[in-house]
Amino acid sequence: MEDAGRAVADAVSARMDSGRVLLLAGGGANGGDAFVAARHLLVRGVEVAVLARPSTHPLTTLNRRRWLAVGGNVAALEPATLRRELRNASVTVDGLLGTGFTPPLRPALAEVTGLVNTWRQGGGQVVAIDVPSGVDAMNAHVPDGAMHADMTVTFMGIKPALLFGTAAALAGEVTVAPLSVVPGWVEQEALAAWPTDAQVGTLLPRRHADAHKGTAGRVWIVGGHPGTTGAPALAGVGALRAGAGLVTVHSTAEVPLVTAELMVHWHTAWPPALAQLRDMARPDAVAVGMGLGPEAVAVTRELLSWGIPTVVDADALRPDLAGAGHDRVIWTPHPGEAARLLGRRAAEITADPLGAARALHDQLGGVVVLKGGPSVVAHAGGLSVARGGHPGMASAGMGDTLSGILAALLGQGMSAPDAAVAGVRLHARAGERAGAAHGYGLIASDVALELGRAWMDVARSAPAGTW
Ligand SMILES: NC(=O)C1=CN([C@@H]2O[C@H](COP(=O)(O)OP(=O)(O)OC[C@H]3O[C@@H](n4cnc5c(N)ncnc54)[C@H](OP(=O)(O)O)[C@@H]3O)[C@@H](O)[C@H]2O)[C@@H](O)CC1
Ligand SMILES: Nc1ncnc2c1ncn2[C@@H]1O[C@H](COP(=O)(O)OP(=O)(O)O)[C@@H](O)[C@H]1O
Repeated sequence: MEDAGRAVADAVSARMDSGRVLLLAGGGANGGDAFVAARHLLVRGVEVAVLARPSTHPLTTLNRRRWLAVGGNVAALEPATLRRELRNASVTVDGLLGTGFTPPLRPALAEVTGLVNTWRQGGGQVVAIDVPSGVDAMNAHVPDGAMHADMTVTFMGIKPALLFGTAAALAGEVTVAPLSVVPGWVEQEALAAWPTDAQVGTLLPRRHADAHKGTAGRVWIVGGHPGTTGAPALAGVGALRAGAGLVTVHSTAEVPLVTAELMVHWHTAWPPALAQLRDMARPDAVAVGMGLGPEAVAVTRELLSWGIPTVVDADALRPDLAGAGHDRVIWTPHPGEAARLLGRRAAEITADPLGAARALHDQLGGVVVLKGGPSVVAHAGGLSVARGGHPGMASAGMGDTLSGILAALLGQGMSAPDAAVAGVRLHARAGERAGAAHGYGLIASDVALELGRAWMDVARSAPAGTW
């Protein structure tokens, strides 16, 4: 609690030039963190006020006494007192509720969060301790009445609500403060990895000077159907821009030749096409399903039986294929497809993306990429959440591009878990770059164009000598 409260005080000091800090302390340990923060701010010369709920929590009552011992004052957290204190405050620290909150928010606290939210709309700043009050740390959906923060100082590891959905939007800028624990404890206890670019950069393959197009990954894209012919084309461009040496689209539809570097092989129908493909030299990786239409399951079942690295996307994401995969398969559902696979509602998927990704992995095996802002990777070694991305990426064709990227990385020899972790980050990084250039009117082709630069950004973040 001492480390936690000090980290909050550090964050508040860094955020404000001058003015008064109002700390709100709840009855649990979250309130204890607020008392510790108040003490550290006071001894640094900051003007501080504390309003608190009654508490019986031993560490919170201890830190309340320590606060009083350094000359601090506490008043009861009542609406009238809060209104008065808010008028004088520049920053409010929300230590009302943390991970011990169980929805719904009770009326007495809902009145408090309502007053603070209104004050914030008038220009005040809110720093939340661990999670904004009224946000369930494990759920990405926000119940009514939650606090809206400009910044959240969370401890040790990031909580799911700070990463996903509407809850993440309430957290503002998130900082993770380390606490004094034995080395390795955080990694062991974490629900999911959250790799930095320095970590992702070490996974990326290097192209050697003697490489040629046949050694840089031969990728097949299998997809397209009348009306959805763009999907495999976008996947093909994604694969090329992620470094694949040779990319061929196989389709029974007339796929547009969006770039001359892409080879497009038109087939009359799938049964004879599969017979022909079976006799050809196998590619290093394949991506299947993008716009593939009604025959997606049959076509994918055949490709999966080859045992080569395979990305399964879009129309091929059907429960019928559970059990047909293998270790080198990456399944890439968005929440709607995930709901179809699991027989749940999409809202259940978006409320708990980590749980949903785990359930999909149990069902499908291999590696699962549950797409979203951000995407979650589930593999036999655990869960990993991608950093970054851009809201402009919520547009058609972005997932097709990702499938091509993943196939390109598999084709360059990466393992399925590494390809998935690196692929979602490269895609997100390219989205950030494209978002900076184009704002919110992003299209998938803009993102594909940024992939080479995104690759270099991530690769250069790796420690010297690894890239
Ligand atoms: N664990 C660690 O290692 C560390 C943990 N740390 C800190 O501890 C925090 C967790 O503390 P915690 O478990 O004491 O719970 P916390 O969030 O303060 O809330 C409990 C209070 O909430 C109340 N309450 C609940 N639901 C409610 C509702 N719907 N509406 C209204 N009230 C509701 C409940 O009331 P009761 O049900 O008892 O009446 C009780 O008073 C964590 O977020 C972090 O800040 C750090 O110090 C670092 C080390
Ligand atoms: N708000 C967002 N922030 C970051 N990435 C996003 C966001 N919205 C969508 N994406 C990304 O865009 C892609 C959308 O995929 P998908 O829905 O399958 O698109 P499509 O089927 O049209 O190709 C996913 O990779 C997802 O992670």
